[in-house]
Amino acid sequence: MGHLITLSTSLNQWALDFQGNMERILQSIVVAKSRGATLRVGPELEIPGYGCLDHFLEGDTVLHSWEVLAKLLASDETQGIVCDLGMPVVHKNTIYNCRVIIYNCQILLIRPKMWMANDGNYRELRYFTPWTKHQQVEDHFLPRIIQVVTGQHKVPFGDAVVSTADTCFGVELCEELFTPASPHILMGLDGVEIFTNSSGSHHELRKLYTRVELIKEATLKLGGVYLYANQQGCDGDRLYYDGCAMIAVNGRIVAQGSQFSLNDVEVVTATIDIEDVRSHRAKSSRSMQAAQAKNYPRIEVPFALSVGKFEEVREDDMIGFLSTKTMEVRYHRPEEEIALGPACWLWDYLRRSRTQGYFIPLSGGIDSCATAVIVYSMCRLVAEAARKADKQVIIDARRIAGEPEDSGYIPSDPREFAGRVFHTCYMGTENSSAETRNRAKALASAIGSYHIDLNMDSIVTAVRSLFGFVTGVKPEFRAHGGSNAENLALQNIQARLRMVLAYLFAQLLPWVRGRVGGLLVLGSANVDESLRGYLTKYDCSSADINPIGGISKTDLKRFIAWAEGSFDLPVLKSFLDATPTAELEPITENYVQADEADMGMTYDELSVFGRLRKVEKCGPYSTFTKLVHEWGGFLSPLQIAEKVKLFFFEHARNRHKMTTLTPSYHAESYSPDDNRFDLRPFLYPSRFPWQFKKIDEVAAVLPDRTYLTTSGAETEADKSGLRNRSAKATYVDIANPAECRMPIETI
Ligand SMILES: Nc1ncnc2c1ncn2[C@@H]1O[C@H](COP(=O)(O)OP(=O)(O)OC[C@H]2O[C@@H]([n+]3cccc(C(=O)O)c3)[C@H](O)[C@@H]2O)[C@@H](O)[C@H]1O
Ligand SMILES: Nc1ncnc2c1ncn2[C@@H]1O[C@H](COP(=O)(O)OP(=O)(O)OP(=O)(O)O)[C@@H](O)[C@H]1O
Ligand SMILES: NC(=O)CC[C@H](N)C(=O)O
Repeated sequence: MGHLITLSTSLNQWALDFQGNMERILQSIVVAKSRGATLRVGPELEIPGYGCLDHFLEGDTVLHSWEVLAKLLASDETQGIVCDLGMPVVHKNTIYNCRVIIYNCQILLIRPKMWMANDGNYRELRYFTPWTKHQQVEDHFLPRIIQVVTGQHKVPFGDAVVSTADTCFGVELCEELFTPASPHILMGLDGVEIFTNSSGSHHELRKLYTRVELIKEATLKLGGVYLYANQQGCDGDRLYYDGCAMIAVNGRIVAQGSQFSLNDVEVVTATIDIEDVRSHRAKSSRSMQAAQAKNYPRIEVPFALSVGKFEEVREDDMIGFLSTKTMEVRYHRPEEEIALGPACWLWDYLRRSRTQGYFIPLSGGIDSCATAVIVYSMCRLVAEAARKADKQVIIDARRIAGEPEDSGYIPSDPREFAGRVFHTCYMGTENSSAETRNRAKALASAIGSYHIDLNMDSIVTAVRSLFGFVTGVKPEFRAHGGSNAENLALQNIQARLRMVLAYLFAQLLPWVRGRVGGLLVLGSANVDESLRGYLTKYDCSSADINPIGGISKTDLKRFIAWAEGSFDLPVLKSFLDATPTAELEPITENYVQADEADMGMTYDELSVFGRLRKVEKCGPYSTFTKLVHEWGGFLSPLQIAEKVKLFFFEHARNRHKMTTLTPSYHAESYSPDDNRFDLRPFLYPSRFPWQFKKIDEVAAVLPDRTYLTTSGAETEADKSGLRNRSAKATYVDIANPAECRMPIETI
């Protein structure tokens, strides 16, 4: 036998919160020891927090990290257990993203990251240099604050592995797992049996599958134990790190932590038999490759991680000798991911910003409804944690709810807690309908929010009159004979005034309720609307934070349908059945404003454009050619060309709005956010004459492959449901101004 208890952690670290981060690290080590673990692995850069971003370039961040490490080395808690810790280290004037392996007040090895995460939200190359001297080590001369604690003057720094009396372990750092030539392959062939992976990996809908597959695959062919640790929570910006610490053995997951939780510290443990790795590796073909493997520098240490084969075993130790069984990996449905990820993020944001709650303008439409249900989901998580007597959650909840620390208040009822921290407001005008007003009210009542229902016509009229008084002309709605420009301006006044009111109420509602502090204003523009620019700049789309800004309308609708049953909120059905409308124009006998008709495309189509634009990095022409393949069964090349041109025109001319998008929870592999993610210009030649001409030329000669039948026979497109999906749109022919609500030629 060679059994050992291993342990991975999820820590809710916060960028630059050195004190809190250290306490959470220590707590995880205390738990690790109480479970008999001999090896503890923590998240990437756990000492300063992963999301310090440009602060990694400051000497202070490195200094304070060493200070924390000195305290950890000197602490009683870290004695008798190998701890794999993360921090930035400056080696020969160059900053590296490192793991520091410590044992009994000694640094065994500093292992710098070799392959950096540098796509999407990740910009590690901006702060760190990759270690390129593979399978080599150098001396690292320690700062004096460490020397006095460990008595060491220098320690090995580089790509080495640690050889204990019983096994050998090596480090793989987050992105290194995602690369085609991952270090675990060479380490495994060279006899490394345990791999640690410390990650700063963020949540995206449906991403866990990739991570789990990579972890399983890492040890399936190769054999080995994989210890995956990750940060969890909002550590200071748009990302939510989704924990899910895991332990895998020979391609099987044996332990998995939560993906979404309000826990500050979570550990997963597993009892492993190293002999299982050895027998898995006893294959001739693997041995042939292993025999040729290049030797890793080994840091030799005299202690063992496991209880040896020949050691005497006490009866009460026997439990540790039962290897942990394979488990079924738990995946959340995307709807649940929407309910839980942004809810945990909102909780961290609320407690860490030390504000008193949230405020949202509630329109009776899907988007603000989804945002409100996510806040309700946050209240449910708080209530669940409070019922389990989670001390930190109760302390935070009391402070946020304005209760004294020793009040005895337990937020165990989500609706009651929502009534204290969540504020909703319907802001009606003469264009609002009784349906939207009632829906907003019914939702507020179902989730328990503190709801206000107001009419704002007096201020809309005041602004309109002021304009008339100053200029001598009064703008009119199109329904009353006004031009497109007048019509738009009158809509935008209403929308923008709502934003002004939102901030007023958010600032003063706690005061009205006899409390101190202010509320955070939530925005609720979804990713599709932002991409298309279908929003008024600086209206309610401008807020403090937005939990749904990275989520598509299609996913939000699925989420609401799921929440109707799972959260027991029957009122949600009425939101699903309603046609999305802005209610900014007068309703007349033959005109009701409807978003999809207004935009000239469906939300489903917008999601496709979003994917092609961001994920597949397609310009207008390649979007067109891809869509001819995707949609060619039910739309002619000419129809597709018109849609592509309309999308790119609207996207380009509205891109300036994306420079002011409210910081949003990053939930997809693309985001229109100009400040962090989508680094593109915002002044475009939006009629794209060169690109559109090429699309027109190709569309004109491509055969029409639509199988539209007049006989009513079912076509391939019907069978796949694609035609229905597309047919929901009111297609706008941008070459035909009469059909277009905002013809390009006139803008
Ligand atoms: N290139 C450029 N760079 C920087 N800024 C630029 C700009 N071009 C215009 N601007 C500025 O932007 C302004 C125009 O933008 P903005 O004021 O937002 O107005 P605009 O985009 O013209 O109109 C708002 C649009 O959003 C729709 N909307 C509004 C509210 C709710 C809903 C809904 O149902 O969800 C839809 C509405 O139907 C309309 O299509 C200009 O007046 C100018 O100040
Ligand atoms: N009558 C209203 N009362 C309160 N807030 C409103 C009202 N109308 C709009 N808002 C706010 O402005 C945001 C944008 O309004 P818009 O009409 O564009 O709706 P939307 O983006 O389709 O969202 P929703 O689906 O929530 O209506 C809404 O999400 C909401 O926060
Ligand atoms: N911190 C990292 O190396 C992140 C790596 C990886 N792309 C992820 O999202 O998990």
